Amino acid sequence: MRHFSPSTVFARCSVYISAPSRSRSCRSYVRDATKCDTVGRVIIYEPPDSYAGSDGRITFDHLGIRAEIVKVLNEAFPSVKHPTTTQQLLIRAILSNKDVLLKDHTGTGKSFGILLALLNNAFKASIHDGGSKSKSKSKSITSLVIVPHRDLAYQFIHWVERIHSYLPRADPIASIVQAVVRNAADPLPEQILHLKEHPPRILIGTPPALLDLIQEDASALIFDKLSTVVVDEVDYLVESFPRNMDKYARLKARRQLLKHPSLTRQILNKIYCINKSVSNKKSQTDSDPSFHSNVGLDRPQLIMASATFRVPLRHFVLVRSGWFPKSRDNLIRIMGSSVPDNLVKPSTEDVARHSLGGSFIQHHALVVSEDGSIKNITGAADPPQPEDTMSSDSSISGHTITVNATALSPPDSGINEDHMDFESIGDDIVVESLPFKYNMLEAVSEAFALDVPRLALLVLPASAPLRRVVTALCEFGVDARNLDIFQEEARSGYLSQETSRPPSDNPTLLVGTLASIRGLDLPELTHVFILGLPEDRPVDTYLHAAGRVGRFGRGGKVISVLSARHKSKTNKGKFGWKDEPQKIQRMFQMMGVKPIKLSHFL
Ligand SMILES: Nc1ncnc2c1ncn2[C@@H]1O[C@H](COP(=O)(O)OP(=O)(O)OP(=O)(O)O)[C@@H](O)[C@H]1O
Repeated sequence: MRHFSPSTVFARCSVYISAPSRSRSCRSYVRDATKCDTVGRVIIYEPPDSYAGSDGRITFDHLGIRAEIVKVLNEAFPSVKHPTTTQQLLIRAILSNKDVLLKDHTGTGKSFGILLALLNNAFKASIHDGGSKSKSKSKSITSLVIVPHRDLAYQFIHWVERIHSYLPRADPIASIVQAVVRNAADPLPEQILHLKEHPPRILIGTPPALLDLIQEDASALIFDKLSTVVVDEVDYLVESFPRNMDKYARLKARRQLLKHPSLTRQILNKIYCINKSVSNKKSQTDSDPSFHSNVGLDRPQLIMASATFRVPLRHFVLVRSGWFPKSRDNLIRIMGSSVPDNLVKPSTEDVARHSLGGSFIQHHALVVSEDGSIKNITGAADPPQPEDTMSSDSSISGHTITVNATALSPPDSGINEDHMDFESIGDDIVVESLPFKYNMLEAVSEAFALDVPRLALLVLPASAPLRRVVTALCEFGVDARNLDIFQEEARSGYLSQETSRPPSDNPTLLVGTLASIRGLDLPELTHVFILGLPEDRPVDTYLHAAGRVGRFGRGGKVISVLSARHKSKTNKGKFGWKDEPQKIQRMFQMMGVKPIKLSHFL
């Protein structure tokens, strides 16, 4: 088997430091970078030789991670030997107390890198305290991590648990990290009491739970003691407007936001003392130098990360939110490039090769007709030969996607408008008004049975009735389960497996929604099924769903299951044609993705 090394896969990152930031502190941060552009932005980062280990590659301890953590890291995570490029930049930035805006592909180790840096700081703080036992009363929460859903919070906890279990002399885990999520079995007053009596160094929480906590008892999370705030999956947690919105719509949306800011915005506004009426007046924020004065020097550093951290949101958080000091001296922007820097004019093939897991992921799209027949999308390329599958270019090179003319042409015949919104399954289960057709679930079951060796994930639209889908899939004989890492058993089962195990006689299909799969890392996962074309921000949503596989060279398949072109009711109550296959073709072209035939289907 070909040896895989993460640094060969991840494209180089660029660190952007805006012009005024060429201060002494930033120069020292980038002192080992070797190539800058004309305005002083570092475009190629090459650490000095002294940062390399005996094999000539950068090591975690040279980035500043404590020896005791580095020592056990590889035991806890056998595949983690060297930091990825993103982690090299990120960890050093966090340990140098910089603010960070980070955008890089899914599976480049962003969350893991953040966690390692926070863990490092937690250990440092614990040593400065003189040990947890003697001064437990003086301990406080110093790092706050805001994540979109509770499964991601538990994934962070799971990572710390694994590292902690190998540490010979460590404080109890609850004094290092805890999670707050809304949980009926653990009421808020009890969570608050526990946090106050045994505060962890790192608190990880979902926005609703954290806001409850802050509003219920401000002393449970003392902002003055915070040294780091992290917003993971920031584009999911902080809203922004598309650039092409017209002026009127933008004003309206802004007013709406003023009235109802997202929970994460409310939390950050509280931490960074932002006055609502001020922060939304652009003229004032831009012209009044005192505006940011409440963002003092000893404010907590702010780290924001996502694989899809688009320009409008970056603009909002930097220019309008008031969460960052106006002077950008302390800010590091890490933007993973989609192609290596040496490709001056990347071709579509180059982009495809270096994006979305590169050649490690195969993308498929199945089209399901009214009569239930399943076909590969028009223009899908033949699958690579088995001996080619591990070669770096095989799955994407040489194939060009062609949008089939018939898929684009107008309909020439009517279609039965009474399509199945009510379907009876077995004798007693009725799937009512699903946002997709019932035969699409049948197609998922079929492809799952034919292709999945052990573990797959089905991603549903955010509003889909999860339980009903799970029940329907079970009716087809699929071992379908609600994705719930919160359950202890699931945590150790799905999050832990690093080594490949033989195929199972009874593979499992985890079912989640677009809202609950963000950021999850399930090492055994080989297939992601996406039901329908995501309606809201389809490209970003596809990137996040697809990004659950192909992580760290593990490979994988992403299978979109779409209904064939059909008539459907529009928002205004009229009937129009819905053509998901055509839309996904366009989306694939935009992303430089080449769909490949799934062998079992025509
Ligand atoms: N340097 C490394 N080398 C090898 N594997 C790594 C490394 N860093 C992290 N991993 C593995 O990657 C997984 C975590 O990736 P992580 O979730 O941090 O990626 P991410 O960039 O945040 O992805 P996403 O954008 O989907 O949230 C962990 O399971 C860990 O084992």
